Amino acid sequence: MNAVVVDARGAAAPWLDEIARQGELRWRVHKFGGSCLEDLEGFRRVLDILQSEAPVRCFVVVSAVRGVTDALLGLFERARAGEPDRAGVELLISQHTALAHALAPDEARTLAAGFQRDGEELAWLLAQVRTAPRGGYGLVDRIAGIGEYWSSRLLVAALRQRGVEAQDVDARELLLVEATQRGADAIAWDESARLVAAASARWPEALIVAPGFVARSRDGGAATLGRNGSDLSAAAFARLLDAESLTVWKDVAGVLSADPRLIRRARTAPELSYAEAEELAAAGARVLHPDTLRPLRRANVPVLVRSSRDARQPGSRIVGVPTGCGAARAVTLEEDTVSVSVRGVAGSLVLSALERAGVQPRALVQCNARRSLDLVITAADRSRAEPAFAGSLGPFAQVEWRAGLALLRAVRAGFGGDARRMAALYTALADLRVPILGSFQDSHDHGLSVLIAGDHAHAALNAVHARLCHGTAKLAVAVVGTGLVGGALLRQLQQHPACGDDLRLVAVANSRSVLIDAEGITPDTATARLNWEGKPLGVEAAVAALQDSDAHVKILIDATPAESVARRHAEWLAAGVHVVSANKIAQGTSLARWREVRSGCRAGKTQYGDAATVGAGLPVLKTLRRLQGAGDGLLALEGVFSGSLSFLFNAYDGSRPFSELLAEARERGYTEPDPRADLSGGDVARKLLILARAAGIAIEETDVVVQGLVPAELTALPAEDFFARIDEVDAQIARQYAEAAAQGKVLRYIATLDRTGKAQVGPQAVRRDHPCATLSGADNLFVLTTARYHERPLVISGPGAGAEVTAQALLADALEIATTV
Ligand SMILES: NC(=O)C1=CN([C@@H]2O[C@H](COP(=O)(O)OP(=O)(O)OC[C@H]3O[C@@H](n4cnc5c(N)ncnc54)[C@H](OP(=O)(O)O)[C@@H]3O)[C@@H](O)[C@H]2O)C=CC1
Ligand SMILES: N[C@@H](CC=O)C(=O)O
Repeated sequence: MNAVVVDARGAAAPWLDEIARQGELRWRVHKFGGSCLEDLEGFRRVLDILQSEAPVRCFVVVSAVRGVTDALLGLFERARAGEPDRAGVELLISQHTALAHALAPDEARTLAAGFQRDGEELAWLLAQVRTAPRGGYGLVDRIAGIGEYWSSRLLVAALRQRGVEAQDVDARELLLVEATQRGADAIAWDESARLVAAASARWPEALIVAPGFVARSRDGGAATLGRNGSDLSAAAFARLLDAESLTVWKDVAGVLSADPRLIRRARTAPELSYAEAEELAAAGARVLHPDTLRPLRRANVPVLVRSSRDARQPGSRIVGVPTGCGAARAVTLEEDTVSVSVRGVAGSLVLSALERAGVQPRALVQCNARRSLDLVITAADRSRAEPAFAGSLGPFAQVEWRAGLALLRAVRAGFGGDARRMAALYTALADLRVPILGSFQDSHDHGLSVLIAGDHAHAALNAVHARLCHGTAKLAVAVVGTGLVGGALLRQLQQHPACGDDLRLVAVANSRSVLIDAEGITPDTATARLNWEGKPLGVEAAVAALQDSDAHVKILIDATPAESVARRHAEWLAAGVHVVSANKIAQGTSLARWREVRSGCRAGKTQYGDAATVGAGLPVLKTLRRLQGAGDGLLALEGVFSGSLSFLFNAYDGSRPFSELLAEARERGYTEPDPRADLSGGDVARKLLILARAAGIAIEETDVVVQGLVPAELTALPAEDFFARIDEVDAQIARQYAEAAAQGKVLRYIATLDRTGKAQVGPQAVRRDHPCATLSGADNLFVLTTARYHERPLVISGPGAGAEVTAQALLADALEIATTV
């Protein structure tokens, strides 16, 4: 056997220097399976994909049109049985000729003539089968590979028809195989490399198309690469060309997290390692064959598995070191298995008995000290294993069989060494009361298998998949509002370690559009994607995305100033969606609306996170609620509740116009989107109402006496007209400031509340040593006098506005809800 060159870049791989000399631009290899080329529409999708790749250097490997290889093998078998099927040959010719006319009318006649010629040769080969040596099997490779040649010629002609420069090459002149080997080991890497390097030096920087599956044996005869052979051809070319990537196009969206026939919500695993993909393939999942992955893993060529039916989806990426979410990449289930426990003999004896019987254990645990071996095999293999044991284990072996079992496997590197992930698996089964009859860690630690009773298998698979692959996002979040606060929140989400695994952003919305992605939106791409992909669906679509998610906790975060959004909070709460809000309208306007929020929480058993609505997240509401909960009562509340007004009055000394400071406050993100909400006192009044109601003082909006800073005639003006007359505000503030200064005082915007519900907000002239006068920046001050904090009040102070602090309050509320639900 020829040595396989392991190092893709080392001295052992000299052809790579040749490839490197051929230009900076590296090849991208694409493989299109028969399912992509099933009909005219399939070909057109493939053409669209390849056209979008130009001008990148593309090497394309194609399978035969769906069903054609099977049809050719069928013709071969019938020929062996002495039933030559000329009609079957004609059918294949006419199928391909029809495609040629539809895809490449300019070259259709030439193509059709070629198919006809090949058809004649095929008929001739079939006629030789019965009399040929080795029962005709010497001819099967020539017969079975015809379909790949035909589809590669069709594709090249169709590309040219669309004006894309393309050229077909004969894979039999490039890939050399050892007749004695199978799979990746069959490829004679060194010789093939030399052939590819020499040929590729002559290729134009365009699109090259090669038939998959076919190769040449050392004796010069036609060879094929076996089942999944086209995938292996593509992997070989990707490695030999030192490709930038290999994209394997299929009719599925990537590597799925479970068998979609069993798990409706199976999702595409975004990333996985070569080893994990091999593990999945070995467990019988419909991914790439391990033979395909091995050469790529050695050369570290990333593999993308994508669907030609939906080329917008990124599919799965198979790489050396993957990242990404989920406690497991995928969960597999092998049903109809039996366990066998062998005691009293060396494990090696048991394993060699199985090997002789041709039985491959699906999982095993060996304990040398106790001379015991527990293993799992398929029920079908038992009939071979039992006699093998009887004949070779000797009289002291105790063998116990248990039938009717299923092997459930969680695939992810390091799974068996990660207590948190294992606990999630065991808890999912414990919640279902499914006993674990055995657990097996694979020797390379790419996953963990548990043995369970067969009748629990499907329910267990569902529960484990939900917990490990999909539902690991304990928390699904929708962010509504991507402005100052929402934007900061998305940045903080991006940096949070829970994002991805435990927390999935499933929707983002602003006033114009909504972006939904059940697989999870990467927060730092959210606004860009919202702009490009968002649809004008309204906030309801974001709520629906949450409701569709199978996360345990679903939270809508409102980072808008919108009445229309706040109006729906109670309804969403009642429907089981937790709400976290920076928007003060739902709790800070009418008492009826505040009550609706409370009943929404009761009806939906949900929580309302409102820390951001007062003090931009300072622990005011929380403290008040704790005091109330412990039987303390609020007697009086006083302070500065507005960050922007605090900043304005802390900075104002008459040297700069008030409006100039207002512009700075806006710039710093302290004001409301319309700063009149601050200047009017309305924002402070809302905070006072929220606090009063949290303290059990049920007052109405109209109970708050509000003195604003905006002259009455400016309140209803459009924003630009208001700003055009901002000097009127300047004049009023200058006057009030001068009056206060004449008394040796300063102006501060102060809120007060007493236990009878007397509430007012407005500017006050206070002494310079008053606690409200000694604040700086955008600090807030909350002075709480309670039954127990009576002699000396409880004081909470700190930054009371700004995007970062507000966003952190939103995030902290969401995470707290997730941990307390
Ligand atoms: N700034 C601060 O320090 C604090 C702010 N808050 C509160 O945070 C909230 C957001 O403020 P801020 O980020 O400054 O505001 P911005 O104006 O910067 O952003 C508001 C966002 O809400 C979106 N929006 C507006 N109306 C709707 C709607 N009907 N449906 C969906 N989305 C909508 C806007 O969409 P579009 O992009 O399309 O315009 C925008 O993305 C406000 O309620 C504010 O009171 C609370 C505490 C502190
Ligand atoms: N505009 C508000 C921001 C926080 O709620 C303020 O100035 O306090």
